[in-house]
Amino acid sequence: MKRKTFELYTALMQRIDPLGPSLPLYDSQASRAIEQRAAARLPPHTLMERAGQAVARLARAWQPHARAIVVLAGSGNNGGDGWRAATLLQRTLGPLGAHVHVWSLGAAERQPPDARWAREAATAAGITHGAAPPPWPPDLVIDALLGLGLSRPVEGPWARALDWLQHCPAPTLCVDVPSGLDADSGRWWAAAPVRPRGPRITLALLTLKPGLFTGAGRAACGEALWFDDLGVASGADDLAPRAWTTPSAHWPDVAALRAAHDSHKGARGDVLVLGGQPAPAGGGVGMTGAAILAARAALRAGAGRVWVALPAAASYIPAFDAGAPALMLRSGDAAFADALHTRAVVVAGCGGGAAMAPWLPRLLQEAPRLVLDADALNALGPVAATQASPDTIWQTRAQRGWTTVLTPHPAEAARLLGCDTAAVQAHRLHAAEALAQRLQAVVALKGSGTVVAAPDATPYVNTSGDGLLATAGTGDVLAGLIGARLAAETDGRTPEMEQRMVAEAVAAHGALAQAWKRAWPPAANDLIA
Ligand SMILES: NC(=O)C1=CN([C@@H]2O[C@H](COP(=O)(O)OP(=O)(O)OC[C@H]3O[C@@H](n4cnc5c(N)ncnc54)[C@H](O)[C@@H]3O)[C@@H](O)[C@H]2O)[C@@H](O)CC1
Repeated sequence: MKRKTFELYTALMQRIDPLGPSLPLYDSQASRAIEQRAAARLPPHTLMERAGQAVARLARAWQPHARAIVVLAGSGNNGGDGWRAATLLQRTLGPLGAHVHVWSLGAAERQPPDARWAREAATAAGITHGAAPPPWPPDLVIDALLGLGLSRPVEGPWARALDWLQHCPAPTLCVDVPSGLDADSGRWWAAAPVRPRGPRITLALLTLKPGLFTGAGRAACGEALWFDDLGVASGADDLAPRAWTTPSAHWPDVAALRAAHDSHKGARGDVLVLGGQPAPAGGGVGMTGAAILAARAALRAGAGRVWVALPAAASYIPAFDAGAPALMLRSGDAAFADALHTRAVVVAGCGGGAAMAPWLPRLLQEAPRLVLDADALNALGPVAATQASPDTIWQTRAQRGWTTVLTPHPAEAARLLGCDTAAVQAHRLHAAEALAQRLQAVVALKGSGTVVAAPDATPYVNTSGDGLLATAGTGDVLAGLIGARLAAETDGRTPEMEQRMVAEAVAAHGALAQAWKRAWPPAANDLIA
């Protein structure tokens, strides 16, 4: 399709840019409220007509040569959108030799009024339909099986249809929410693979939902996420978003650093990385590299001075890091003796192993700006067990206006919450919020669509990054970036600012992966080379 025609077809919709501005995300309850309000002031079926048109337009823009089209339509309004799109596609593409077939599931008599209207209009227009896929191979599939209404496991014929959908090699356009995905949480409700076999895009309607961006959401949506607000964007003014997507990655701001001609290294902020057990000969497990990665990342992101404190005797501390000679290496004991932890932003944990446990109580009591990662998180449980009232330390830190950031991956979050990893992944926003509330801290729950939560605040869900980040050491890089982001702001700050700063660092971390252009995948150090 010519570029101009593509732009014409998609003019009223927006392709979501993973590095774009922060957008509000509405859960199913708010989305339904917005829908009901809009429906009340518009002529009957207007929203479904607009939804069907949007789907048909994007289908034609994306796959202009498709002539064998299957629409999987469920029994709710998501299916209604599919029926409507089928009619509109048959009307415009039929004269060009196209055939549109609806594979319909669920009882027609239980359909909501809009969906019934769309189905009846389709059958009156002669659209073929049945309870099975057509015998011919499709060159375009429209998934309108389950949308906002899914909140239980997909079983029986629905599960078989979903399995077909996930294994189908044909390009697939998902309507509103990929079938199988929970719109609120990003949980995957089906046994079918989350990662579809063929090319796939998703068109969100009316609102963007949090589940599209976290957990299984990114993989389920496919290569691109499009959004059409159906002309009722203003309907949500008084409704609180469930979350926001992360702000665009405007940090590190190289131009601002250049413009600060009268600046000096002290003004850029200090970071102290505590971690990196030495090799077995030095009494550790050989994780020095983790601390080095975090420290290099902090330096790369603009921190003025970065120290690495290793849990080893002075004789085991490397003289310097040949890859980043600006790093200052010393023993943990020396760093504490200098009270560095009271002045710098402390990034603790990265490869620290069991050596973190003895340091942790002191850090919690004395370090005003603390990022706890990996082994520091693992050490929290044993440390808390030795305290009479484990929650007091978090309250005290908050009352002093001190900063605490935790960066757990799902298994670490599960350990801290006393549940299993599956429970965290099924409710990523809730899990991050619960941890933030309990520990009075900013929590970055890692994984696809990192959630950045803070006490009594609306969480951010990160949109940047991709599967390239699934390799050893990228978590250490993230911890270092968060440290540098917090260190860059030396003036007064609010909890909201801190949450936003962590979200910016998370967004910048994802942007590193997206900027990777070479044929071979990057190791963690390549991302900050
Ligand atoms: N009413 C309208 O005009 C509009 C509707 N919209 C569409 O409507 C959708 C929401 O519609 P609904 O609320 O009807 O929800 P859905 O169409 O997502 O699903 C509801 C139906 O699916 C069934 N169902 C749920 N979970 C199931 C499972 N695991 N196995 C089998 N069946 C299951 C329910 O019993 C119900 O019959 C949105 O996702 C969107 O696509 C939007 O286009 C906005 C406009």
